[in-house]
Amino acid sequence: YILYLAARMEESQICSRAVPGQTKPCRETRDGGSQSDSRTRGPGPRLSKVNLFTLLSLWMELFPQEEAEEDDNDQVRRVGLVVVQDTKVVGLHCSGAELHAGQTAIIQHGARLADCQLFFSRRPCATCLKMIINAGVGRISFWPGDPEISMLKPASTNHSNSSSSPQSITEEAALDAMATEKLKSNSRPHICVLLQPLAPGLAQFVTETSRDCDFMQTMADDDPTLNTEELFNRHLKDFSRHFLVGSSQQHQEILTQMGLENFSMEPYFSNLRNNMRELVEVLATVAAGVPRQHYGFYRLDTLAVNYLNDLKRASSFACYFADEDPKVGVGAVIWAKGQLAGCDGTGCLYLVGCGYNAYPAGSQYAEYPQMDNKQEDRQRRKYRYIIHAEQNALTFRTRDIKPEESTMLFVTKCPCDECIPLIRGAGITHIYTSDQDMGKDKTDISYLRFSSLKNIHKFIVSSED
Ligand SMILES: O=c1ccn([C@H]2C[C@H](O)[C@@H](COP(=O)(O)OP(=O)(O)OP(=O)(O)O)O2)c(=O)[nH]1
Repeated sequence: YILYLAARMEESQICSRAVPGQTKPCRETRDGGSQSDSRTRGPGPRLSKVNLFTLLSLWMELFPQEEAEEDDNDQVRRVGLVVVQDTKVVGLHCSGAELHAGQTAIIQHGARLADCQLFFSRRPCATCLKMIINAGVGRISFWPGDPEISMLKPASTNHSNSSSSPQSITEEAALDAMATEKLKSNSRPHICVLLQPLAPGLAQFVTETSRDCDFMQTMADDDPTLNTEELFNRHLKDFSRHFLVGSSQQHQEILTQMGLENFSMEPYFSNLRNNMRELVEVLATVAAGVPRQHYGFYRLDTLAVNYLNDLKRASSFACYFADEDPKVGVGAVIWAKGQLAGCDGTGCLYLVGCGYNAYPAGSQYAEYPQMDNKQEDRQRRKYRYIIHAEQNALTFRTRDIKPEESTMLFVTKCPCDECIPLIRGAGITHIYTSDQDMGKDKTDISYLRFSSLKNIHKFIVSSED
């Protein structure tokens, strides 16, 4: 899912804050992104990085757990967290059995967090926030729904009860809200809500290129009994229940309790709810693309089998979401299986890096050739300039690849001959990919070496069927 979304970013306003009272977000920092330079514009509307990281945090909240699923009566809600450094994702975390996502980030990144921005799927609790502030994190953003210490309990056990009153906020939640506010007002880092309206046309674009289009058609071909519209609606309902506060009144009360009174007033409240609803719709659209349980995440024992089935769809979606390469979007994610399980909600799996194909960091739009191999003048072809998805994932990885651990590369297109030695040299042990272009030689880019690659486990999904 990182791939689906990451390959499509708009001119980014990473530090734009959705501040009530300002019609336009204030731009504070120039986006120095390498993989999607802010000056790069491909065709069509794109997802902003702020929204991308927000969506990824929501997605991480859904990471399947080894233990029993979340207990609705537990007041501490599971949280997803995306750690971003210089506009690159350096950590994907979620709450586990013992540790909250924020605590996991502290354990895994330590003082390196000082250079990072954190995107939470809920406002983190005071226990996490104090450590994060202490680590010197520069900016903390959270999804403005129900916080980590739920304010909807115990009244929300009945989800249809839309008129839950504020007295449903427990003492625990009220104390946490007060402590969080105090930490927020005394702290140096910005703690804020970063949401941006979808770029004009993006919602329609997502609908047209996925729900209503050949992407969903592919799924329907695979399983003629599948009702894709029904599937989307089911996801939308699940996600709305999970990420949106049922009634406006309840939502306004929660915002007020969280010290976000401004957001609870009109017209800001309606705008906020609308932005949240739109993003949840995008999420549901992507989720509907993988109609399996666990929203595309798999536990290690079933990882290989299930991921293979979904890679085909991943690659077709990546194409729709092509960004810098005018023709094809490729995404790569590297996960490793660590020795120790249990710290993170992701179990023993941890993110090593992710990336997609793009022109070199900091380049201007159209600075480099964009033509493909149909262009007779080889000087005008793109291949000598584009950094491949695997190359970006390896270059901007956040951890070392350890020989004693299994390290899995997921890439939506067969790795080319330029990438194979890099993948082998880096110590990747498993490759999950598609057979797209496998065995082809296109002069400036070829895919011959993958087939004879030895000592790496290969899992290949056919792009044909
Ligand atoms: O291992 C790889 C191989 C390629 N790419 C990217 C680089 C480039 O942006 C694009 C090249 O795709 P392709 O080989 O399909 O060439 P094309 O010219 O875009 O399309 P085609 O020749 O299939 O019409 O894919 C990767 O990210 N990783």
